[in-house]
Amino acid sequence: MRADVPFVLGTVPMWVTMVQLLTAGLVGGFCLLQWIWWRGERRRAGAEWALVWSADIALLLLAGGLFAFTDPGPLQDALQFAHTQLVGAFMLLAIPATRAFADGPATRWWVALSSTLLLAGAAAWWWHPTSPRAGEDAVVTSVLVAVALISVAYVVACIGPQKVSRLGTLLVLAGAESLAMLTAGGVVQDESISAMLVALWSIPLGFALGTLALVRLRQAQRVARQRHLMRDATARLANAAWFARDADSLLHRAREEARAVLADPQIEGSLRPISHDRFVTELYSPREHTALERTFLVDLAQIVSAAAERYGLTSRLERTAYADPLTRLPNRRAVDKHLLDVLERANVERTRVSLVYCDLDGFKRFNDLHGHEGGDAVLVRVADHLRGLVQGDADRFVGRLGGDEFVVVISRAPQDVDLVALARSLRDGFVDCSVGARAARLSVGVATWVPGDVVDPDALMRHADTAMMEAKRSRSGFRVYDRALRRRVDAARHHRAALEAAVAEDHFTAYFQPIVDARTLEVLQVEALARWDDHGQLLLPSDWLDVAEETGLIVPIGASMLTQSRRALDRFQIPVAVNLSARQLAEPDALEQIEAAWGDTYWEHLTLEITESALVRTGPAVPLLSELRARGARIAVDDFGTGYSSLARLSRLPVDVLKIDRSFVREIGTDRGASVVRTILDLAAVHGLDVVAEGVERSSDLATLVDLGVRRVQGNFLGRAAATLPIRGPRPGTGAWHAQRPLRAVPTQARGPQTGPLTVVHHLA
Ligand SMILES: Nc1nc2c(ncn2[C@@H]2O[C@H](COP(=O)(O)OP(=O)(O)OP(=O)(O)O)[C@@H](O)[C@H]2O)c(=O)[nH]1
Repeated sequence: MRADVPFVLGTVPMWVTMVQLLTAGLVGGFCLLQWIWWRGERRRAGAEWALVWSADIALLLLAGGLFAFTDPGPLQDALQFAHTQLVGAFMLLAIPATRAFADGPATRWWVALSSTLLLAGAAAWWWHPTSPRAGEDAVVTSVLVAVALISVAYVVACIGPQKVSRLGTLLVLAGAESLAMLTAGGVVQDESISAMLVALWSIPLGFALGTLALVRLRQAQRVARQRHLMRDATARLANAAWFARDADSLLHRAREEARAVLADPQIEGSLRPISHDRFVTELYSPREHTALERTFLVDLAQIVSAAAERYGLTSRLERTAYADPLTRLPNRRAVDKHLLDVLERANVERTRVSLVYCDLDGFKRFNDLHGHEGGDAVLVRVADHLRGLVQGDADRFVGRLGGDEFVVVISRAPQDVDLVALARSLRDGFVDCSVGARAARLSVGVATWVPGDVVDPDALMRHADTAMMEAKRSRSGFRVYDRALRRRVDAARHHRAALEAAVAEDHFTAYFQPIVDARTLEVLQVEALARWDDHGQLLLPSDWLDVAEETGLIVPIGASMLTQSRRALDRFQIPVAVNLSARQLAEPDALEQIEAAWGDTYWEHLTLEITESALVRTGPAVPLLSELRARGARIAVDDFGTGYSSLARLSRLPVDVLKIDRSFVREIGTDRGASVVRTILDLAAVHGLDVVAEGVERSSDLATLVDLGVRRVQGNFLGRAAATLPIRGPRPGTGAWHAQRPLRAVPTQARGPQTGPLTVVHHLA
């Protein structure tokens, strides 16, 4: 009976059944774990077939174990049948599993043949349903043997020509052992031994497959850990790429990361430019690496290449952002940055830093004369000149601030005498006569930061600029910002602030100086003179006029004088003369401002005095003066004779009065002084202008002026400027005052040579 039915389950000791069930549980549980662990992921074919194979073994052992607990009958038959089929399936599965492990020949025909045989065996069992042991007959046995032979043949064909790994060897040996036990179970005559062998034959292969799965699990864990490390290293390098400044240091970092993660100290790296701003990076090692590791190295290399390209682009952008396109010198931003760096370093090293500020004189005019291109050419020559001066000296840095302004920053600056020599050589070294007749010159200012000063690049720049401005103003060509200049600048700043406050608080008062008839000494007119009431001290225009002109504060001061003069007209009932500055004339809405200050009536009692130099400078103001004149105001040329107005131009200017400057009146006793006054009188006669002599201080001067034919005079001898005037006539506010207005025009002979005394026709006179 045993010889006919070699693979049937038989009666075995309880411990064998326990071993069967325990192993079934172990292998089955392990399969379940693997399945749960893999869920949703694709695994290698070998691992998947190994799982199916293990599941088959677990079921096989389970069927065998349960068999021991059943009595003969349909259930036992079913278990027997299942066991037989699972044995068949085990044989069959050996074919695709071996192929998956060993990559052998195609399995299609092998599987078809084995499957057909197994189906035939199952059919044989089916056709003998009445016999409970029908499946155990020789047909089934033959089928199983045949399928086993086919599987063994495939395995031999598959792994025969190959070098088998240690795990593969373990599997082959375990498979051979299992097959040997199964074969022995069919051959051994002793029924109990045979049953034990049939019960336990699949255990060696089950354990081998379990070992294989465990090894795979460890491998997968190692790979997962390595992936994790690689991901971290890649992220670290990507972050570092944002902070690194150059590609070489980043490449070094990438190499260190790769060496640490792959535990390969032989890894090296290279970074090569392949075109403009394009790079290729390689990380390589003589050691063989897995595909995953190679991908990791490529990822690191790509980060380095991308960063190198970005650095190249950024540095190009920075070069553009920090360079002046015309002269290719560092621009203002670069100078600011450099100056701050240098000052901070000097603060630590306790060294001096000097800033040399250079500005072309009259460059605007140069541009106007020679065009922008001519101007550009000069700027480039200045840049070359300065560049030549600092070449090879690491402590000197030259830059262009903009327009015609250049600076040289000198770290570890020398002593003041050397700085003066440097400033002088900068000034004298650049005399550009290449375009036009007038040479372009540089004005140079030098300021120095010394240890202990506050680190303030703006202040240093301001001081150097101030020194340069002073050099320009004084026409000395160069100037060092020293204590004296600092004191002057501070004083000027305070003065300016006080002037601003005085204007805001309306501390300017009009004082009136009479202009009288030289013969009768009758007051014909008064001139409003501005006085600054500086906390009880009266300041004359000579104390503040320059600052007021420079700051533009002369505009509100002038407007205030007009307003006060208008009030004085009402109060004193006498024509007034008011000074008008060039700045006022240059205001875009000058006419509106004058109207707002004066009002729109009594223009005929207003004389506007403009200095000769202002008149020359403000040629475009001629239409404005004509407009004012059309309203009835008279225009007087103040300080006449001191400017350079061409006498021929006088006839074309809208002028009514010439005021002879006090310098000529002072010299009236001399032949030269008398002849100048005579010339002015002749000129005025030719052009039909009135004449007023200013600055009459002595009676002899008055007598001479009268002799020369001057009809109107003004000066301290004839009346000092005062806030009020002893004027004849009613006081404002009395009933008669309004009734008697307005004054009639003065003078009565507005044009033509002065043949008779000019008279003020005053209603009350
Ligand atoms: N050709 C040229 N001119 C420029 C450039 N940048 C600015 N400018 C002109 O340079 C002139 C600078 O004038 P300023 O320095 O203010 O005046 P300036 O005539 O030199 O007067 P001072 O400095 O008081 O002597 C302006 O007219 C600008 O229009 C440039 O790149 N090329």
